[in-house]
Amino acid sequence: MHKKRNYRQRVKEDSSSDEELSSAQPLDSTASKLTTLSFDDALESDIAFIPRAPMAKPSQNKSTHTTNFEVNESKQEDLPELEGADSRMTLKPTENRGYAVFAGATVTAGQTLLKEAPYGAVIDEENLTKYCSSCFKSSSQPLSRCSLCKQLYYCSKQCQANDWKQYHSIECPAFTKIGKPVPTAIRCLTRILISRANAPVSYNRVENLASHKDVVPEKVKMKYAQLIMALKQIVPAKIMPNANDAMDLICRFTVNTMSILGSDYASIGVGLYTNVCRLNHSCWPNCVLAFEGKTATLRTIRDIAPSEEMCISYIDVMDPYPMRQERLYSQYYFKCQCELCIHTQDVDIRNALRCSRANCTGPVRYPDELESSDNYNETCTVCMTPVSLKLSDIHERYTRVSQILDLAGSLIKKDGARALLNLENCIRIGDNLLHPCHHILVRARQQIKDIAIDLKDWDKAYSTTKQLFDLYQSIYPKNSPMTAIESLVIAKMYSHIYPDHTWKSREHYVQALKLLEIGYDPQSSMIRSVRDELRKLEAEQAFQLHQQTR
Ligand SMILES: C[S@@+](CC[C@H](N)C(=O)[O-])C[C@H]1O[C@@H](n2cnc3c(N)ncnc32)[C@H](O)[C@@H]1O
Repeated sequence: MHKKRNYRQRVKEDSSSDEELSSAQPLDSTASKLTTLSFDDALESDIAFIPRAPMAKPSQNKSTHTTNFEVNESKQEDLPELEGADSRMTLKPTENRGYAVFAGATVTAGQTLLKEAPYGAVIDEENLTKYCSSCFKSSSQPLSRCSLCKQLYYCSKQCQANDWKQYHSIECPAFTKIGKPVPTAIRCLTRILISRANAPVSYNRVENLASHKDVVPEKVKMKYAQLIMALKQIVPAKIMPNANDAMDLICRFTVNTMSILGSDYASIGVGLYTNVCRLNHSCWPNCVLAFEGKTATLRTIRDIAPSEEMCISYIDVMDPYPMRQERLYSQYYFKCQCELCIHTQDVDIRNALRCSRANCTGPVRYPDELESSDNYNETCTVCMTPVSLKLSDIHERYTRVSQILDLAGSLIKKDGARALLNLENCIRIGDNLLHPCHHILVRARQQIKDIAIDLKDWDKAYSTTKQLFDLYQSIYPKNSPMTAIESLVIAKMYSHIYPDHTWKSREHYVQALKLLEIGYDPQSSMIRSVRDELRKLEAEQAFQLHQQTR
């Protein structure tokens, strides 16, 4: 009760001060075309431009060309710096990739180079009930909901009070008035604008970031203009920028915002981090981001030589070359020329046929669209065994496999068991034709694992996780958190299925910890919880030994 009364009082104070505010600036030419759109249309415009790590569906636009991104010479005098970064990191302008971060000295694998709190961050819509909107941590207890807007959830009174003070007292009245979920991008932009209002000087860190405003297609700018309309309904007029500045912000937001990842490496929210976002992309990166709540931690996953560029991956590199290029261009406006893209343009395990020889894991080039004859003859890239197939048969089987995967995707929430049957069928048909690392088969296995866990079919979940672990070793760079997480899942499942096999469980946990310690900071809750588990297993082992020797 007490909390409720306090909130109401504060909201009242907040909205009464709003009435004295000046109105926002007029919209620019693109935005003004959209003034006739309803707020609902604008709310619908929570477009998929926010970087999502895994499982993102690429759009159909096939154009990929390079936009050389030179650093504006006139801005050289105010060269940005990396705040709070390890002294071995240097930010330098490049000819065609804007600024880039380079190693100033040798950096070995498994080092923390930077920890950064976001300029603005929010939990995404699907995860609002599962993660605290203030500390971004999950809790074993149900979270409490803001009793006014009924949209944000918190793990404690302290978190709720902190969030209220920093952000929510400003956004809550608008959320309450709207009375329906406010999309992720709009909530995040609102928080960025609140941070700007609280510390206007620090906003130059955002204004310095890449925006690509000059190459953003008009169609996309129209969507951004819709977002501006929606934002104006939420952000108090006194802190709402004019339409041009809002457009600049949205362009920067699109190019620089990161997915915030939970402990299973799935996206739980989004945030703008003005230092870590300076790292350019590589599909075969030498650095990764891990998150502790909403604090981003940059880690090296392999040794980096002096002057070598430090890169993270913006996308899930499970996707084959054309999909990655399309995604990177449509969101970030560049053509990736990393070592993976250069080496796998022709034969990519993520989009290859399988070798017909038993036990050979060599990929066979997938026929391209120019193939004219129905007889497709290729050789395995590893054992050179000739492969002869009918093109029509390849296309027919491929289409079937992708259709079944789509069907299973639509069934997952409604009927897990039926989705599982379809996915297993997809694997049966696909396994004879496609390379095991083919992205369709990997996606199908990921979904089988998730459904099996939901259905508590531990044997299936365990065997599928082991398969995924093996496949990830070829798909992702060495020491990638994706592989490390899978190793931890194997350890957890093993000790669940075989509670008495303490020795073997311990071995699994040791292997997982070894991998996790590269991508995660030693102080992170992830590492601490695995160490705790190991301690418990060691105590159990000691007890068992003691029992045996008595
Ligand atoms: C998050 S920002 C990275 C930092 C940026 N280079 C800067 O100057 O602030 C993303 C932008 O950097 C550029 N970029 C990132 N990775 C790149 C790459 N591998 N090749 C070319 N440009 C890249 C693209 O212009 C992209 O839109």
